[in-house]
Amino acid sequence: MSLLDGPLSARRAGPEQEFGHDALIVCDNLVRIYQTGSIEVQALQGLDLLVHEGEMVAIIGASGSGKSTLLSLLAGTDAPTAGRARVASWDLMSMSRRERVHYRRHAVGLVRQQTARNLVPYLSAAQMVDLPMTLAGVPRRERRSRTGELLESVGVAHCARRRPAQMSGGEQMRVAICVALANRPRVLLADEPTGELDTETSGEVFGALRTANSQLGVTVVMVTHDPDVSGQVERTVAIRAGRTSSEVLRRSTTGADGEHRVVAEEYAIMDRAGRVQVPKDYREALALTRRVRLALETDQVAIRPDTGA
Ligand SMILES: Nc1ncnc2c1ncn2[C@@H]1O[C@H](COP(=O)(O)OP(=O)(O)OP(=O)(O)O)[C@@H](O)[C@H]1O
Repeated sequence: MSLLDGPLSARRAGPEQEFGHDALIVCDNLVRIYQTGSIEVQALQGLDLLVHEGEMVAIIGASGSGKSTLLSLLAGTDAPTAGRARVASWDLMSMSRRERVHYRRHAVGLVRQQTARNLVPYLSAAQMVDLPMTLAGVPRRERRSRTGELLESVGVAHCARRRPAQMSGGEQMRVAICVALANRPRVLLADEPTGELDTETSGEVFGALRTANSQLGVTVVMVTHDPDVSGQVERTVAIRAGRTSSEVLRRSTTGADGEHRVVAEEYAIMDRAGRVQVPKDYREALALTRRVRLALETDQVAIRPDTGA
């Protein structure tokens, strides 16, 4: 009898579909190697990630784990060394220079950590939001109404005529979000958007990202070190050494007492070759070392220590 005979046979997958065929963002075995002289740094080492349309995802990970590299690849400001990366119908591996310009102008919006890099010091907020639309050839009347709507939607309409030096850090970041959203991208990428801000201001910026996601329907992927921020999104993906290592999914439930609660569940990530990283504390608790026993049970796969028996 095969291992999959009996009740499990009904769960066999149907015809194989392309990995992430229904996702908006697909990173499949993504590799990015930086070469500086004779030194090679593998910033991404076969990273898999799927993000579906409408999601808001936080990417977390230690310094140097590859978070910014991933965001630059998705933003089209850098190209992968190997693997597959797709955003909507854009194949990030094979885009021509011209397609890349179009992709960066229309398909994705990018907000960088250093607020100053997002803004032009001598332009007002309204002029900055207008600029990407002017470059894209949007008619003047439409530009004006879109600019007003965007600034209003994230609570910075009062900054329309102010230049960056006349705005607070949180206002500058919210204007930067409007600039990134001007050409109606399907994806908004934000690298440490609250990194330089205090808790209250960071809440306002996070609120602006939420608005983009829930009211404008933009899929948001943000890198953050801020546990207050990552703790509020429905999905947090952890990257370790250039690979996705675990995910936390949060959902709201209503208890028997009628109270709303957020339930957070942590998942390990299995890559396409079937590799799963067993957390260190689990390995230590059962003295799991190099060789372990795997057992397929009706509804789970068990990993047991090698007792030598
Ligand atoms: N342009 C580059 N040239 C060479 N090495 C680079 C370059 N950019 C990043 N790296 C290296 O790639 C690895 C991943 O860097 P990355 O900036 O993506 O990490 P990160 O997780 O965003 O870190 P941090 O949280 O500190 O911003 C690091 O070892 C880094 O030193």
